[in-house]
Amino acid sequence: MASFVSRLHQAIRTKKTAALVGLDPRWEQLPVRIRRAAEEMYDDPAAAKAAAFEEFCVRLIDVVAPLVPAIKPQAAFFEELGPDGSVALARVIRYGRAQGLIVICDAKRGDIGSTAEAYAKAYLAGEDPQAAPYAADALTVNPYLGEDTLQPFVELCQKREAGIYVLVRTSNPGAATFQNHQNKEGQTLYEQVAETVEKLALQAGFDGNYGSIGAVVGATYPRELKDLREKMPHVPLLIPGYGAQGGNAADVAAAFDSAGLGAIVNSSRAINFAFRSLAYAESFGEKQWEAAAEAATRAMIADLAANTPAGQLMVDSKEA
Ligand SMILES: O=c1ccn([C@@H]2O[C@H](COP(=O)(O)O)[C@@H](O)[C@H]2O)c(=O)[nH]1
Repeated sequence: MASFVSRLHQAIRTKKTAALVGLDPRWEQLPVRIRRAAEEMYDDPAAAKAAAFEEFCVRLIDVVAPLVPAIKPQAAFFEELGPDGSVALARVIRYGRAQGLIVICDAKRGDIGSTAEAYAKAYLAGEDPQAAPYAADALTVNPYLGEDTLQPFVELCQKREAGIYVLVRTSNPGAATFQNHQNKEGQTLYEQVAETVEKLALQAGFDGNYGSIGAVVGATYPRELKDLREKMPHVPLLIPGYGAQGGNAADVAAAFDSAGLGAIVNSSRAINFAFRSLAYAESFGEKQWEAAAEAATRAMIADLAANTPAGQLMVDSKEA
């Protein structure tokens, strides 16, 4: 049996990068050919969109599977479509795992303990893809309801060798509204959540310095990111906000230890829809959307290697 974090580390070492590709299928931005083919096949708009999302994600997975250790499907885009979307999400997760990728489902679940247990059972397959209908290795979790509501997730992480990433300091512009609220001692809410997550990290599946209970910390707040890395030395970080939201490699460098571990950095739109961006649209037309996605993924990998300690993963493997 291998813990979530040891499987993640193995994948990071194999691919020699901590780049994480988010799968955020947005209907209006999908290649027109994929949309038209699905619309011709299905009369029902939700069925057509779900089929298009699945095709787009499967093809994107084929592009990135040789390059990166992990993918992060965003559940919201699938759920928006209703039952057809949920089926597509489950199938995309399974396809990603079958291609050898670590799959982190970004569904930001959380509820009172007994209900949280049901969420955990739904999403946390952990090591055995047959163990849950949405067979993810790990899930993003919302801690707003309190520490007791994280416990069912932690227990299932222990049982199934799964992982969670708890929202600590998110990447959005309004993150401070609640997360920076201070208690009487001057400690912010996000620092209190971080303290809890650090404690929980010691309870599930270790590899090296890190447990299988992780934290989401945005690339868009580099000062807070550096501080949180110090406050949560045993917590693997999932860092969104790189790319489309303006975060860069320098912003995330402090998240990594000297071996290049400790964090994975997500980019979704900038890779999914690279063919629409200024950087790639001229070289790759819409028909070559996969080549554009590959070029954007390779550029991100090179950027992280050159400008963060994650570059150490490359150096070590050359020496080995
Ligand atoms: O703090 C957070 C938590 C989650 N996200 C999600 O990550 C991706 C980011 O997409 P980009 O296109 O790379 O901006 C998206 O699914 C968000 O819902 C986040 O951005 N920030």
